[in-house]
Amino acid sequence: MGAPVTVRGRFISIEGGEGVGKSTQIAALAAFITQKGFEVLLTREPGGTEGAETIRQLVLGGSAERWMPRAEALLFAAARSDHVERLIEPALASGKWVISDRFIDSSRAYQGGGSGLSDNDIMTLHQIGSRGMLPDRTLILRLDTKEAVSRAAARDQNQPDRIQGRTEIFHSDVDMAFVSFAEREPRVRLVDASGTADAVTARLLTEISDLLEPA
Ligand SMILES: Nc1ncnc2c1ncn2[C@@H]1O[C@H](COP(=O)(O)OP(=O)(O)OP(=O)(O)O)[C@@H](O)[C@H]1O
Ligand SMILES: Cc1cn([C@H]2C[C@H](O)[C@@H](COP(=O)(O)O)O2)c(=O)[nH]c1=O
Repeated sequence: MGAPVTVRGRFISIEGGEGVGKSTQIAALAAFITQKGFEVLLTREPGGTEGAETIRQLVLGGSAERWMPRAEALLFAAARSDHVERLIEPALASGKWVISDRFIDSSRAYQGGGSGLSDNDIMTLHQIGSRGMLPDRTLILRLDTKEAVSRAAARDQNQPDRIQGRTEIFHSDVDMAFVSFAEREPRVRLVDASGTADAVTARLLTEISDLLEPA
């Protein structure tokens, strides 16, 4: 009799602009997947490991001018490298599902679409840092900007971090970049984030139903 086979877990990233409801929905998705009998690891970017959480403070704190776009992209890629190698890969290898609040598509949308770096440069950094690892499914929550800003402002009492506080044009470019990924890449799905939290969860579950089926 051979050794027991551990089936690799699934990797889902949740993306979108500020305040669209990612954290709220991740908790609901995790509860559903756990109920289906899978072990789920919840994590976030930038962050998830001690080193990456330290980079999070560096890159999201301080003045708006603290980092130029290329340095910012390198910091996100370094945080992601540690996150993938120390947390995400081992969890998937042990059969856990991993749900990450943001992943590589945030770098492509914010440092690419928003700050003007090329997708090629960002993916090159990702190849070096994380061997180009991509999620099995990426769910992008989309919400009218005014509603998202008002949700985030109510939650943060108008204390945005150095990226959240950027111009409306920046955030609109980020949103357009997210949409363009979904148009080109089947793993990426756009999900309407308006309405009640339960209604949004139902839409998200539709987009991962194939992953929950037995192989
Ligand atoms: N469907 C919803 N309807 C109304 N309010 C919501 C809904 N979903 C989340 N919220 C509220 O909106 C705020 C932002 O939600 P949440 O923190 O989940 O968003 P987020 O995308 O993780 O934000 P950020 O990117 O800034 O971390 C929270 O106060 C949350 O309770
Ligand atoms: C991973 C990643 C994140 N960002 C930005 C997006 C947000 O403004 C913050 C993270 O804050 P949140 O409240 O945890 O959503 O960081 C980015 O610009 N590039 C990235 O790769």
